[in-house]
Amino acid sequence: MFIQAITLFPEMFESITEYGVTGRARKQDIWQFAAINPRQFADNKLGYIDDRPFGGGVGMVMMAEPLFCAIQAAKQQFSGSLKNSRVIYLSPQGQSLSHKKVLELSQLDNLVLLCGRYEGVDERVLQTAVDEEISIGDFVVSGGELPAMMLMDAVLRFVPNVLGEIASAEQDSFADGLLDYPHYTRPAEFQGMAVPDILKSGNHALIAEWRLEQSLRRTLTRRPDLLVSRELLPQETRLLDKIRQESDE
Ligand SMILES: Nc1nonc1C(=O)NCc1ccc(Cl)cc1
Repeated sequence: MFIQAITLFPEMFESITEYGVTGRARKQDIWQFAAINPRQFADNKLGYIDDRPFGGGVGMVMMAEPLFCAIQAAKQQFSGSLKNSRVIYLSPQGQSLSHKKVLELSQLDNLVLLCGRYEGVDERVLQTAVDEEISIGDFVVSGGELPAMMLMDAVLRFVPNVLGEIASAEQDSFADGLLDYPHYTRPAEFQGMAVPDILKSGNHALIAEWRLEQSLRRTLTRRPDLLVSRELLPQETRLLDKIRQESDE
């Protein structure tokens, strides 16, 4: 997968291209990255890429031309099939990012992420050169770069070989629509708190059931909304009934 970010702060992306599993996978050429700075497409000597908003108001708006040219430049770099590509703008006005959308994006050959700054970007760029707008949550941060990196990280976990065979994104909590179970490691006792005995039993079937029960228990108490639209397996229904009976007692 080839990911390009259109951004005024290319160096910010080093946190995902140089570190962790995503950094290692990029260095192994499992995925590729390029940053494009719209400032290089400013047609004035001073490199202006923002201007005052029509209609007045506080702050500045990113101008259409430099962004449009940057997106065109990104498209010229596409590898693989041009059809299998998407230009995404990160903003609170976008469709909320979901596990389903992450999976869909992980199938693409090319991804262009437009990262805004200031008060916004000229609407005509969004209308002509952006395929979809995505939000990572109902809050506002200072620019699109951190949201872009969060989207990249979530998507890259589903690109084959990024995680290697040990871990797998399919086992992530949201992969099966439930919250994660609690994790423990040595020492067996910490500040007087022991590790649940079942986890030291070596009985993998019982451990798997305990973990599923913990995931269901957490999901029921912290995010019951996730259970509304989720199809339950017979074992899950049985465990949920057991959990609900306990809380009724
Ligand atoms: N929430 C979010 N989900 O995706 N992006 C966000 C977000 O807050 N972006 C900040 C932002 C976006 C565009 C511009 Cl021009 C300026 C600042």
